[in-house]
Amino acid sequence: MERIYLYDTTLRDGAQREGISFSVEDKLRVAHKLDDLGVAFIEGGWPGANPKDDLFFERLRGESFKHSAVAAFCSTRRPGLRAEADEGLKKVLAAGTEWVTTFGKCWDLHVHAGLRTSLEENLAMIEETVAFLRFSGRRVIFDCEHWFDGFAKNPDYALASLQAAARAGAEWLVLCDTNGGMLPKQIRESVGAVRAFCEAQDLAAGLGIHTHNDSETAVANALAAVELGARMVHGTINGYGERCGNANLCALLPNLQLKMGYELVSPDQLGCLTEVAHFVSEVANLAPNDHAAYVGASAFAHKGGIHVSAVQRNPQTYEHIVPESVGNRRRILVSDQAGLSNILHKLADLGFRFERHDPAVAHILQQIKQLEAEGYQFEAAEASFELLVRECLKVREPFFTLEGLYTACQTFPDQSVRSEATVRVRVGRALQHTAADGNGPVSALDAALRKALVGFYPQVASMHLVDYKVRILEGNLGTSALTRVLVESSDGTGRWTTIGVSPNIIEASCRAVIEGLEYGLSRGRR
Ligand SMILES: CC(=O)SCCNC(=O)CCNC(=O)[C@H](O)C(C)(C)COP(=O)(O)OP(=O)(O)OC[C@H]1O[C@@H](n2cnc3c(N)ncnc32)[C@H](O)[C@@H]1OP(=O)(O)O
Ligand SMILES: CC(=O)C(=O)O
Repeated sequence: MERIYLYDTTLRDGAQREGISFSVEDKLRVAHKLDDLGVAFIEGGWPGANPKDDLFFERLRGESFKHSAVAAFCSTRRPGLRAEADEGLKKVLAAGTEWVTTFGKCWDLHVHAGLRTSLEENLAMIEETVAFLRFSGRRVIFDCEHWFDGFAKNPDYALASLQAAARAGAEWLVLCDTNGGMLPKQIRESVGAVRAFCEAQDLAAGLGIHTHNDSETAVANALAAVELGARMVHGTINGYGERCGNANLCALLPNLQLKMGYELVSPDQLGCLTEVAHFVSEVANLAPNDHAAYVGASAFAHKGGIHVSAVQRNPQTYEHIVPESVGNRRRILVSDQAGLSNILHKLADLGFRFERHDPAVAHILQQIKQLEAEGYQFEAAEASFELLVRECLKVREPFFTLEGLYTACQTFPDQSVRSEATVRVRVGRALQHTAADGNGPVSALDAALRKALVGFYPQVASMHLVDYKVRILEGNLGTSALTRVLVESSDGTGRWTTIGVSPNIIEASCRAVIEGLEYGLSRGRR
């Protein structure tokens, strides 16, 4: 089977996504991760466009890569200039990469409206830029910007621009759906026509595809192009990119490798894909998309009882691939959509072995369904689920009991607000009465509880709240609405989430905080 070259543009087109700003250090870390993943090309940035990209290419000189070539990106020369005199091209050469990707206009609309030059001059810009880069010892990838729109509106001109790049020595002609408006049928027709043209004209360059996701078809379009002969595929990790993003490499790669049979990276490298996706979202400071295909936390999460029952008998019933082949894992969720199979699975995870028809299992399931009807959501609060299981099985440890709680908020003349909480907590026979303040009633309550408990359980000192989420259920009821609070806690070695539900936000928070502490103590004991 012919080789497909994976071309990652996370560091260039991905950086054009609203909300992303990579530092030079970030770019280097991502580049090495992509190299480990085994992509053939990494588009590192546009030398001359900004100081960070200049520095990135400077720093690159001291770095070595095992699998990837790093390409510098640039436009064709400016109209009316010689390529040798173009400052942008000088900077690209100074970056010192073996490969340069240059983009040129293939849609006559852009030549008139964007560049404001003649059609002939644009063809000269393309040909002279590629020739200059080749003369300067670079290998050239030509991005045919707006290829598909251009080909639809003025096919002769689009083909002439592509031919100009090929004639001057571009090794790859990458057809770009720059506006992301195409559907797979249009991609197929256009790529088929280009391929026939290249064969008829004896153009040696390989064909590539670069798609944007404005119609949610970027991945499908890239795959359609591969079916028709594209051998270089552009994309970004997590689909980051200008506007709605680029083709998502985290879907493209496994689709090409596991479904279409191309070997782009080794099975071990493919097994790192989920880690790479999370690493890049962490570096980009964006929350990972839990529902992303292949690499999302929910990609192999089974919630419906029917699904769980079948997956346990044969995973193929509800999984299109083996999750571990992309470094992901199966998860079983517990909710009011669960059946006995979900509960049995979770019980086994917690170390409890039960027969399917044991009344204890049905009792836990019935409790879950009842509490979810009252506003609880256990799939998001696995620690509270575990405490509920222990309660139902009568093995929940009574670390402490809250016998009283008082909170107050006070506003000061300088508009600042302080809160105070007083708690009465029983540990065995001892009764602790403590108070603490905080910047809100929940932090004051949390501080007062810890203060009461730390003498009995020193490990409480290492526990802290890391996240606090509130959701109002049935908001149409106004102040009588139910409040659901999720609290994430940590002890420095792990994190867990607990839940509280009540019409009173303090009570809901209190339940979640108490369960957070209780779970932390039981975790420490185990
Ligand atoms: C489809 C894509 O994603 S292409 C990549 C887009 N990415 C970016 O634009 C990010 C980096 N860009 C930048 O830092 C800046 O835009 C720069 C440094 C490239 C240019 O900055 P400026 O010189 O200030 O120009 P500005 O951004 O206002 O306008 C773009 C210029 O590029 C020209 N241009 C656009 N495409 C091309 C091309 N293929 N070949 C030559 N020139 C081009 C435009 O005609 C315009 O020049 P003009 O104002 O002289 O007519
Ligand atoms: C080159 C490029 O990023 C595009 O045409 O979308």
